[in-house]
Amino acid sequence: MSSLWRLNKYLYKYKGYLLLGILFTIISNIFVMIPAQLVRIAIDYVVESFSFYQMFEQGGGAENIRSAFLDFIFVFGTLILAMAFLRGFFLFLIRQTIIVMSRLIEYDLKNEIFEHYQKLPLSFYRKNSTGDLMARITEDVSRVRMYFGPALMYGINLIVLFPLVIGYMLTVNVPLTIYSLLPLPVLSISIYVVNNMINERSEKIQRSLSGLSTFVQESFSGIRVLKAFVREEDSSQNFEAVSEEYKDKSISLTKVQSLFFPLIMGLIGMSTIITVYVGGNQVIEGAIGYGVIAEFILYVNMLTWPVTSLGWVTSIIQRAAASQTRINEFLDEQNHIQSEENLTLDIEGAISFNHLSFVYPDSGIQAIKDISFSIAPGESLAIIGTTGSGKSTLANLLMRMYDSTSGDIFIDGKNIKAYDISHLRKNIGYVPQDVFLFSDTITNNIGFGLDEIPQEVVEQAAKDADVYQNIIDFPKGFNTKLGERGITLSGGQKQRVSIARAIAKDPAILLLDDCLSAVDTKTENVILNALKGIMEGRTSIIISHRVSSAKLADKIIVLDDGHLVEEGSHEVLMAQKGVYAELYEKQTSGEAMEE
Ligand SMILES: Nc1ncnc2c1ncn2[C@@H]1O[C@H](COP(=O)(O)OP(=O)(O)OP(=O)(O)O)[C@@H](O)[C@H]1O
Repeated sequence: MSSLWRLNKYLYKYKGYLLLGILFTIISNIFVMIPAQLVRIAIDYVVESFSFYQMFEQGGGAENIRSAFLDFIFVFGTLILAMAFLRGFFLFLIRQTIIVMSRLIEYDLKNEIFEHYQKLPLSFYRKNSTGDLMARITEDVSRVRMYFGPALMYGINLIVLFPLVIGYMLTVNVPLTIYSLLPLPVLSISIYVVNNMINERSEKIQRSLSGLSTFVQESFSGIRVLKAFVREEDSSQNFEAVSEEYKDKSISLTKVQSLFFPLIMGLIGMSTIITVYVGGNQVIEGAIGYGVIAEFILYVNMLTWPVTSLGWVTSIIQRAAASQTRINEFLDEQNHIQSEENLTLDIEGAISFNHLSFVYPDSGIQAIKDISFSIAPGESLAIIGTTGSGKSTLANLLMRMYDSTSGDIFIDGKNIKAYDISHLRKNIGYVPQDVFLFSDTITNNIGFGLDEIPQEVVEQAAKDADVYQNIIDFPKGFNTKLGERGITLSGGQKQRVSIARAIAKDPAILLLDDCLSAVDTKTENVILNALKGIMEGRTSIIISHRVSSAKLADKIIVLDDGHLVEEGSHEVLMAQKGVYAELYEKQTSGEAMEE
């Protein structure tokens, strides 16, 4: 429950809606109370006038009484109708305030969570699955909205209506009030229990439905493999099995749902019978008029829905509190990667790593072990090493996706921790190992790092990344959409678009993380030669496990299991006949064999 306190700021923000909602609830309930009293007065009047009528029927003058009686009934009928209209109008206004408020809070909360997600470091995304992140911003927020919307609306109604109706009933007749309200607590508790059963089963259905859709999605996206291996029949059988599970769960939910209305009806019926019985006895004793029975039946009916909603509201609040606890867990996550001085100096590109070590916090793997080296502005450096030697980790540290465990990185003589993080990242053109392009046009993908996207910059970047010709060969050229509903680029084309995206922002430092692995060595050479012009005048770091990418670099460092084992130019390292020379021999002779 306490998790929901955090959201009070939103209630404060939308206090206007809330206060109006409360006011409208009070007014609408007054229009519920008055008709019941009108019914009592009308019935008592009817009973009285009927006895008068019988008296006058024998003595004459009955006609006058009859017409006065009809006029009276007509006025009462009209009044009751008018009250019903007014109540309807205020019910409309309650929804226009409280439910609208809940939608506004839902919108704000989603934005708050998304904004917070964006601020969190890469390690957060490693720890939590995408499905979990999505569930908290969608399903959990929806449950919290139910608390601000229906739960609050019925809750306020309950708080207003109960004292109003029960207080009034007690002033009319205490024993009748107690007897007629007896079944209501049972109703509330039963609804709570049934509702929890419904929620539990609905959640199971939800899980089974997501299993079903994952299965269907995978079958269709893997349809080529499915057909090629002639597994259609097998796949249909599996679908039937998953589908059957869904069906069984749905039927079990229907069973519980079927209990819901008979239960309400039964308990209301019980209240009515008790009211008629106890009230009837009192009428016989002459303690009350007939009208009171009718009035009390109306009150009991009036209280039924709020009492029913009490069980429902309690379970909504419980679910909302559980959801908010999950949301708070993420909102409380802090990003420890902060800038110390927010420097936004122009960056020239001198980089030095000073006794750098790094242990991944989640896995405890020491990926970098006491590494020191430096690059002059405008120089190019190749980082070579086998799989898992720590190359990408160095890139992550330079981008401040993680902070080193010990040792420092300096850019232009200043510790990278001093730079404003956005400024630092804007100055690095990063080409990640796993290419990721958005489902958008090629122009927007290449211009992704720019606030404004000049077409000539995009085209020049495409030329420099040697993908221009491919793009203009598409019917829609640079406006070609990529992704699910668009065109699928080949692996090599994707990598080149990704390179174009990095160079389009004209960065001081270019960081290519093994991005040429999907292309053959020939294309790799073509791209690297095209990049030569781009690399001139800016510091470039080329990470690769292939020596062919390293040849062009001014300087090469070789990593092995997190250690820097060799450093120098291609010629120097070849002459050393160490790890690099061995790797070179192995890779070039491998290529010769392939040919
Ligand atoms: N996010 C992470 N959390 C925990 N451990 C990681 C993480 N990323 C990498 N590692 C580990 O750190 C070590 C170095 O990984 P890194 O990705 O830097 O290697 P790499 O040299 O780039 O390899 P490759 O050429 O295969 O990309 C590996 O042992 C890897 O398992």
